[in-house]
Amino acid sequence: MLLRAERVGVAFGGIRALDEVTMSVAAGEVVGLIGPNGAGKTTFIDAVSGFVPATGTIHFGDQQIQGLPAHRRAALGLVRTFQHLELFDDLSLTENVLIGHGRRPGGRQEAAALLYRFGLADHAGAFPPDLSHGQQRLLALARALASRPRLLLLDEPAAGLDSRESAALADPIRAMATGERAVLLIDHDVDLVFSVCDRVYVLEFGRVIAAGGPAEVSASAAVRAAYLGTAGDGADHDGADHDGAGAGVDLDERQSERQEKSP
Ligand SMILES: Nc1ncnc2c1ncn2[C@@H]1O[C@H](COP(=O)(O)OP(=O)(O)OP(=O)(O)O)[C@@H](O)[C@H]1O
Repeated sequence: MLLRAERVGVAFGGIRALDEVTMSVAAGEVVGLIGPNGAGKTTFIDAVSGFVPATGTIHFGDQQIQGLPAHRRAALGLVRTFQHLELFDDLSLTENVLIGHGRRPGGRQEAAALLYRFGLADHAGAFPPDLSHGQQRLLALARALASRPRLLLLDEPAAGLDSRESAALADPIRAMATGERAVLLIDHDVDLVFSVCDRVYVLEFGRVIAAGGPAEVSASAAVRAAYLGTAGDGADHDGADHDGAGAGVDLDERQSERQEKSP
C-alpha cells in the first residue's frame, strides 16, 4: 500500500473531528472520500499531509510519517491541493506551474506539456484571473502534478463548478493515477467521485461508516441514511458543527445542492 492510515484521530478542543479512522490507498488507485459537511474529510487530508497533529499511525510507502513536518511529507511525494485555490494571480500560467515544478531541470518544457494536457496551452502566457473558474481548477491540478507527487490529495477540485465542468475533471483525475501514482479525492459531487474512483470511503461525524466499490457504497443503507440525515444509530455525536447541508438530501441531489452554493 502507498498510504496506510491506521486509527487516525484528530481533536479540536472538545470536537473529535476524526475518530479511529483507518484508510488505505494503493499505487494506481483513485480513492474517494465523501461525507456530509463537517464529517472530517479535510481534516483527514490535513492529518495525512502534516497540517494538523494526529494520533494513530500513518505509513507512506515503507515510511512512518506521523510527526514529520508538512514540507518533509511533501518532499516524499505527498502533495495536496486546497479547497480554496492558491494560485498566484500575478504570475503567468506557465510560471504558476513552474512553482510546482521546483528546481528540477526541464521545467518550461514540462510546464508546457502539463498545460497542454489540461487544455490550457493556448493560455500559457495569460494570468489566472483571465481564466474561467473551471480552467483555474485545472491549473491547480497541473501545478500539483508538476511537483511529481506519488500521492495527490485533492480537496474538492470541483468546488464551484457546474455539472458539465465537474464531469470534465473525471478524465484528468483518472489519468493522474498511473503507474506508481495514486489520488485521494474529496468532493461533494458524488457523481464525479463514483464515476472516477476505484474505491470510496464515507465519513460521518469523524468515523468511517462505509467503504468499498462505488456501486456497493452508493447502495449502502448507512450512506443513504447519512446523507438523508436519518441515521438513528445513537452514536455519541460530538457536538461538531454540522450545518445540516448533508441532511435532507439524497445522494443524487447533492449535485444540485452543490451548484446552488456555487458563486
Ligand atoms: N481548525 C479547526 N478548529 C476547530 N474545529 C475545526 C477545525 N477544522 C475543522 N474543525 C471541525 O472539525 C470537524 C471536521 O471538519 P472538516 O473541515 O474536516 O469537515 P469536512 O468533511 O471537510 O467538511 P466540508 O465538507 O464542509 O469541507 C468540523 O466539526 C469542523 O468544524
